[in-house]
Amino acid sequence: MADDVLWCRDLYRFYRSGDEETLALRGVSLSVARGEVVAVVGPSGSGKSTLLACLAGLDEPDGGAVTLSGERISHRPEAERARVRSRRLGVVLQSGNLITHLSVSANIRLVQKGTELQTPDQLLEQVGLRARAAALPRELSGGELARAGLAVALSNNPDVLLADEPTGELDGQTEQLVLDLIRARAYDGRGVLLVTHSAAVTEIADRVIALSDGRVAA
Ligand SMILES: Nc1ncnc2c1ncn2[C@@H]1O[C@H](COP(=O)(O)OP(=O)(O)OP(=O)(O)O)[C@@H](O)[C@H]1O
Repeated sequence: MADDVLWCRDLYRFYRSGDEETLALRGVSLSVARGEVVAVVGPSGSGKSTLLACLAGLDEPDGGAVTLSGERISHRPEAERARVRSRRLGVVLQSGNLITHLSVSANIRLVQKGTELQTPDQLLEQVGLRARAAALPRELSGGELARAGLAVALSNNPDVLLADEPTGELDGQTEQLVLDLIRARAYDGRGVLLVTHSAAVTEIADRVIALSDGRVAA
């Protein structure tokens, strides 16, 4: 559809270790429209992280296709995937998306690569972290780190925001703050896809997609 900023069709992903083969994705198709928040849920091992990595172009599906704002990201050389990512996509990973030896504002400048749309201070203001611009990631609390990760993911003004458990271990109040920020970014016209186990996260979603054993459950 014209308004879809994220689209995937028939995604397959196999993992082989020794004689063992795992079919982590078995024909997953989905789309996210501009302004929409979609939550992906499912039991441990159902394929959520694999799906997110394939959508982000961080992993290559064995079958199927992924497009971001109409631009294909799957089955292209890594340099081209990186170019599509840097223009179209913001990603918040559970492992953190900040470089540890750089300050929060230096992390933002690194993603922007000189094509600054908003200054680091403006971005940090929006997540309530302007006073912590010079801090290193290890000097931030869990809630501050989650907000800094979001500011970094948004610093290239992406069409699509992907996040793996964006509120991780946060307390209820901080979780709500981060979710309000994410919801507001969708109202700004982005498409958002969140992978989560949290009921609070699914509450802000327009649509919930359940994965089961590598498939979208009916
Ligand atoms: N690098 C890998 N090598 C082999 N198998 C893998 C690899 N990564 C994931 N798998 C397997 O693929 C399946 C899907 O894993 P995935 O991490 O995508 O699930 P998940 O839904 O994100 O789980 P969780 O909620 O526990 O994070 C699982 O059976 C997992 O063991």
